Amino acid sequence: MKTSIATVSLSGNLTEKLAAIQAAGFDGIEIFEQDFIASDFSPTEVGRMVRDHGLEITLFQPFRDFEGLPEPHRNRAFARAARKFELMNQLGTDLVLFCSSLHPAAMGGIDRMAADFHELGDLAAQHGVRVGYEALCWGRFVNDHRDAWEVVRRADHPNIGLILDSFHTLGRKIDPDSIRSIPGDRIFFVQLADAPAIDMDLLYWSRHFRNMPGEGDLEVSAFMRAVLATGYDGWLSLEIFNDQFRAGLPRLVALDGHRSLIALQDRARREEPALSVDLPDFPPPAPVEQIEFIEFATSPEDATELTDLLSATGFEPAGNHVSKPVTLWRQGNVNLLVNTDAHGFARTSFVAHGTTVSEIGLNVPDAQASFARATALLAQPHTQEIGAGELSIPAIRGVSGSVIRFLDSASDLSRIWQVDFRTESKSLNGAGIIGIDHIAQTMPYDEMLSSSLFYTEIFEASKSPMVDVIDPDGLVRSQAIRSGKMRVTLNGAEARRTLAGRFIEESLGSSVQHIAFASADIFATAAAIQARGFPALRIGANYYDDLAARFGLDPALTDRLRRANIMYDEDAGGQFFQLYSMPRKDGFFFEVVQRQGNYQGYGAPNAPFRIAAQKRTARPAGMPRV
Ligand SMILES: O=C(O)c1ccc(O)c(O)c1
Ligand SMILES: [Mg+2]
Repeated sequence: MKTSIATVSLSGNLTEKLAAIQAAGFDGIEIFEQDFIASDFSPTEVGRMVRDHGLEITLFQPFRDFEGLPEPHRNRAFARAARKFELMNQLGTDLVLFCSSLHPAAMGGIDRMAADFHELGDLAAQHGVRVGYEALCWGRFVNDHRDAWEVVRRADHPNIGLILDSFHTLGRKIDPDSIRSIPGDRIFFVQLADAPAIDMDLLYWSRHFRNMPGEGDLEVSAFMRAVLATGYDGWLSLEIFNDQFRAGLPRLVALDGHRSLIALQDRARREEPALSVDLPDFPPPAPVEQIEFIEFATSPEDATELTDLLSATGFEPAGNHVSKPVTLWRQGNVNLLVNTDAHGFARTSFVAHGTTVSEIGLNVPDAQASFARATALLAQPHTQEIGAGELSIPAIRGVSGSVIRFLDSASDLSRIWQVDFRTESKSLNGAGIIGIDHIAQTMPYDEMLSSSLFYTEIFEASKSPMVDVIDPDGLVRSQAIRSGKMRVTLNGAEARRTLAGRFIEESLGSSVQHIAFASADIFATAAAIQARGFPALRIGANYYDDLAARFGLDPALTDRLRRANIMYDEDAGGQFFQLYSMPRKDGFFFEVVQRQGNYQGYGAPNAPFRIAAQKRTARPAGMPRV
């Protein structure tokens, strides 16, 4: 179906917005009146600019406080409407949104409002335009799409129809299935928005916290399915009032928006196959079966610091790439690659960020299918030259410019370690690390929604509620995403002096700040890596006193934890153990964890104490903070 986005959803001036909307692949835009008035272009010029960008003006909005007024307000409202219809003719759009009234003098009454709209329909017809009526969920008399529909039904005029907006329906907890009985051809336009579940005043929530479908907690796909079930086949348009988006990069926000609309239609057709959706077919979301490898980009000079840490964590060199200066380090099921190539993507990543995670290889059920889905959802394909006989591994640009590669066990890609690498067959001792528990990506706070949308739409994934992590120098928000066996935490820093904020500055942008490895016996792993010189983070005595008090731990266990600098947490399902390395200069570090029972979290209650301890290591004792 054709997609559109309201100009209010993006930052910048009209010219910048149009460029971003076109680049993201939309077909049309809603012109918000304020954006038009604020611009210095005439209506005809705006119309031409929009069409020069290959876009249509899908809607002009909003017209406020029209229906149910006594005189003289009523006459004024009709005169105002006539002026706006003329403006629409100049802009070159035939649809306007009238939102339900908040006028203090309005009188309500369904038949009175319907009569006003009937008369307005004649005026609209004279101007060759149509009017769509939308229930604002805080409207005075009409705040429910069922009432707005009743007004439209009784207005009984071909130029008067209904406009639905998922926020107003779902925000008020109105059953979206009530839409199914509305005739699709009486729905003139559909606006889509999601929002996080926060209990607050509806108007304030709507004007500041809306986000893209899939980014929030509303059941936008149930709304979408109900709309499709009416036979509606018109525009799908994003109308997102969001403080962050208004300040964000318009191209990124627009791209996320288009991705969310494609994903929403795809979700709707998968949830209800009887619905017809005008969207090319592409594969369904799949779970990640395993993180097959993590690749670091570094330089020959800087590689030693990294490989010393790998070696201290129990990893051993186990092979080399057949044509590139890439070493494979192995332990248990974990494959880490150290790439010192002076050319190509690894070099670019190193130059941009310093030693950094540049690629992540994911095992999925069908690599080509995951690649096809990702690109259908507007992920950018990544290509790099390969040597003769090497595997061509499908890859996309992931969040913050890193690369995600797709592997599977059903195709030749399963032979990556035999084809692209010369591996040594010696047996590795290791230190008891068996897998990757999670990857933590650090980013500015306003990139978090974008990242979580990326993972949750491309993969079959679920997200945990956002948690606050208290750094001594500010708040960091953390959102965990899980797809099959892959766990990723997205950490969004607002304050620059937080450990996460400093990492973003040091590594010039978002990237992986830590990797948590899984051990089946963390005490044994701790002893083994201590012997290899693992730079364990020292955790203070106060922490262990509190821990013993909080969980009523056996003193012998508390003592073992304290001696090994292991942190501990519990939830309803089980126990969690965490051992941290000291942070590298730029703030990068390793973690070793053990999950027992069905523990689902990531040790968030420990984060403030871990961060404080990490910050202490970065400053010699007694030195004042600069
Ligand atoms: O917040 C508002 O006033 C407003 C205006 C127009 C809309 O379409 C809408 O959903 C909300
Ligand atoms: Mg709306």
